[in-house]
Amino acid sequence: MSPVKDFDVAIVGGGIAGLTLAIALNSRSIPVTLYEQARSFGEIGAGVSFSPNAVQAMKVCHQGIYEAFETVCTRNMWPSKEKVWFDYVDAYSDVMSNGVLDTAFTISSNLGQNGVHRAHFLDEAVKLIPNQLARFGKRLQNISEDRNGRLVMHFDDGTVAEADAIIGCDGIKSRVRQTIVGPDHPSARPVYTHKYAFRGLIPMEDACAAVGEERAQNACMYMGYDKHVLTFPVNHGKTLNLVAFRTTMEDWPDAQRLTRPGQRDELLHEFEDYGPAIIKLLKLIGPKLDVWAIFDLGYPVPTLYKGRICISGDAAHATSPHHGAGAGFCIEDSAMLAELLADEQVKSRHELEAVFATFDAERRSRAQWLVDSSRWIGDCYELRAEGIGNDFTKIEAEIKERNGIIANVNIEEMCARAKDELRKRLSGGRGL
Ligand SMILES: Cc1cc2nc3c(=O)[nH]c(=O)nc-3n(C[C@H](O)[C@H](O)[C@H](O)COP(=O)(O)OP(=O)(O)OC[C@H]3O[C@@H](n4cnc5c(N)ncnc54)[C@H](O)[C@@H]3O)c2cc1C
Repeated sequence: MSPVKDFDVAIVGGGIAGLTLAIALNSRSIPVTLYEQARSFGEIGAGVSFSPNAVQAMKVCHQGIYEAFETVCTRNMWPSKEKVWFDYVDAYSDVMSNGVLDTAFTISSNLGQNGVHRAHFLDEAVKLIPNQLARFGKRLQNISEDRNGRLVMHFDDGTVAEADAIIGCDGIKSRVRQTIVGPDHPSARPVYTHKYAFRGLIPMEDACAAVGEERAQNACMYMGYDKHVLTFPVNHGKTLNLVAFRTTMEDWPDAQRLTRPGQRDELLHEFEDYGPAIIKLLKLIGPKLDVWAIFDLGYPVPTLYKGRICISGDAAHATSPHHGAGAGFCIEDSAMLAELLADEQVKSRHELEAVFATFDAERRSRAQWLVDSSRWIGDCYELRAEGIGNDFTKIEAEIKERNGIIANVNIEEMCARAKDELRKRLSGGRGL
């Protein structure tokens, strides 16, 4: 355990990025307070899956996060599909074997598919930090610095709080990012990817009746022109998580609101050319649902920090969800920030800028690659990527190569390398 530090850290935002970072810092005896605008920690009732890099990062943050994940994690339900990430299916194919749509190709990973119900994962993770560490109902408006060099957070309830460092984990519309890059910089605002998604949870029994047990109980991606549907089991196999994506040329009506109310009939109309089994599945979603605009940080942030203010998670690199890796990268960020801040050479506020400069140097290009690659791979799933089209062999190759970049990493080594870089900076070998 590192000695108590002569500085304190404020985290703004209590989603996956903020919460995992708070747990990781607290467990390393780094004084930390988390400020969240909502009245409590909360996640939506949808699924999220984690790739092997994310699971490694959980362990670096805190073994308890990994255990929380294991407690709520649902894998493919068939032992023969243990290592399968997704079976990819041609949504228009009527080639069936034993009443199940044939697989076009399969993508595997050493951990297969790991789906968790977001709210359940969060409920488990929250148990790892003391209540008094979080302050709720605190919506950050802006940041100033007082005469003693303390950073002052101004919240919209009129209150203020101080810290030596502020880490913005405040999501895609991050206020902290705006503070760093300036409100008029193009990266201050997220960009519409011209895709939107319908999300639903379906009782597994009904899903099996629609598409058969093999498809419902194991992760599956149904590829179509300008659209795709993905499903994987969550809630220990009792529920099927479904996300149906659509590409559009139209703009999203209101960039302030990333969801709009939708109807199942709209979904059924947009996917009416899909095969009958998939249509049956879509009909199982409730009549009213939310439509999610897929925004990302398509205009890259030029830096992840300014002085002792830094951004992490979606605030730094919000991505479209097509690699299923955005949350995993949030946890990678938390692991690295925690390891850097815990370094024994980081003792006082004077070393904090070097920590954030190192984080920026080590994380920004990997994170930005994910944003770009996710857009590309989403188009591959929708048979519309340039030079790839509907050639399944090429699509498979693209997914394998890119998933490898995401998953075939050693997070402990990544953090160790970053610490070496930090020490070089601190010893004057690298400028800020
Ligand atoms: C449809 C979809 C599917 C996805 N599927 C996957 C997947 O399978 N696997 C995966 O790894 N990733 C997935 N992702 C990405 C993943 O959901 C995100 O990367 C991750 O949840 C971001 O976490 P975060 O903590 O950075 O941000 P958020 O979850 O957005 O949390 C930000 C927090 O900050 C708070 N906040 C915001 N502003 C302020 C303020 N001014 N003051 C105080 N608090 C504030 C918010 O209330 C919120 O609690 C998916 C995303 C989408 C849209």
